[in-house]
Amino acid sequence: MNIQDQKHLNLQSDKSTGSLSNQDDDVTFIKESSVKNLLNWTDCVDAMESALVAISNTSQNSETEPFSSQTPRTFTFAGNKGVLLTMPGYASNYTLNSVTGSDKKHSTLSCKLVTSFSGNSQLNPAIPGILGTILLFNSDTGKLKAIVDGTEITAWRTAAVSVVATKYLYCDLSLKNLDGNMTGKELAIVGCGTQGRIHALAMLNYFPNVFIKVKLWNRSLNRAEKLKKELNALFPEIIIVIADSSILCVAGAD
Ligand SMILES: NC(=O)C1=CN([C@@H]2O[C@H](COP(=O)(O)OP(=O)(O)OC[C@H]3O[C@@H](n4cnc5c(N)ncnc54)[C@H](O)[C@@H]3O)[C@@H](O)[C@H]2O)C=CC1
Ligand SMILES: O=C(O)C1=NCCCC1
Repeated sequence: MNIQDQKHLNLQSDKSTGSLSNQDDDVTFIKESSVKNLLNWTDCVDAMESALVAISNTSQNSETEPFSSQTPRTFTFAGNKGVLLTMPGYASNYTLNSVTGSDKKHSTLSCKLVTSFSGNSQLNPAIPGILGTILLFNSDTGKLKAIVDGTEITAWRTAAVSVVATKYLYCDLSLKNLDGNMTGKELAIVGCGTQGRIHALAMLNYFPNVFIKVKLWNRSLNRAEKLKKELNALFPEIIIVIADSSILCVAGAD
């Protein structure tokens, strides 16, 4: 949203949160840089775990138990350039243990709008091919509460779901039991685009002291080199190597 749009909506800047709020009808806009500041892996993985519990609950007792309603996403094709996806969803009675503890129950009514335009990588400067915007509604009244930049959230939430899957299907341990049981592991990242990068960051941040080595492979070398440099700076204690092929990348990895 540019400055003109913000003025048009009568949005006012809140310097403490970086968010913009419309005092008349209380719609908050959270821009990408603020989203980046707010995200952390513990809360994000916790939220995904709660969402998966709500989705998996078959009792359908929406009054007291975790409950979800999710209609299939729609696809609107923008010629042959790209696609607009709509992703509505509702989840209720879920907890966010790391944020508000296990007693407080939350409900969320939301619709994510995602565009996927593969040509964006050729722009100068390039922008992500997948861009997201999230509309959050008051789940008691249906009134729009917030518009949140969803590009970073989309990237994080996808990797966070992989972390939840890894935690239960691979580790088969609660996080508390990880220490001492899981060390010396090798992580393989095949493809170093947006998702490859964020999966590496998610795994290394969420499972500290577990990995001693990360093997990267990407079709073009420069993207693997860029991620190697970033990971070296963030995790100097971990050995980061670039594999010569996707097969060599996954060989021997955990
Ligand atoms: N970016 C996001 O937030 C999300 C992405 N996804 C999905 O994840 C997948 C990857 O998306 P992004 O990481 O955003 O894309 P990206 O464009 O950032 O990365 C694509 C990766 O695929 C590799 N690649 C493309 N064609 C290849 C080929 N023929 N052979 C070998 N490697 C090839 C590229 O080298 C690059 O590493 C897509 O299917 C996307 O729909 C799903 C959810 C969220
Ligand atoms: O958010 C999602 O889920 C997405 N799925 C595939 C395309 C990118 C976003």
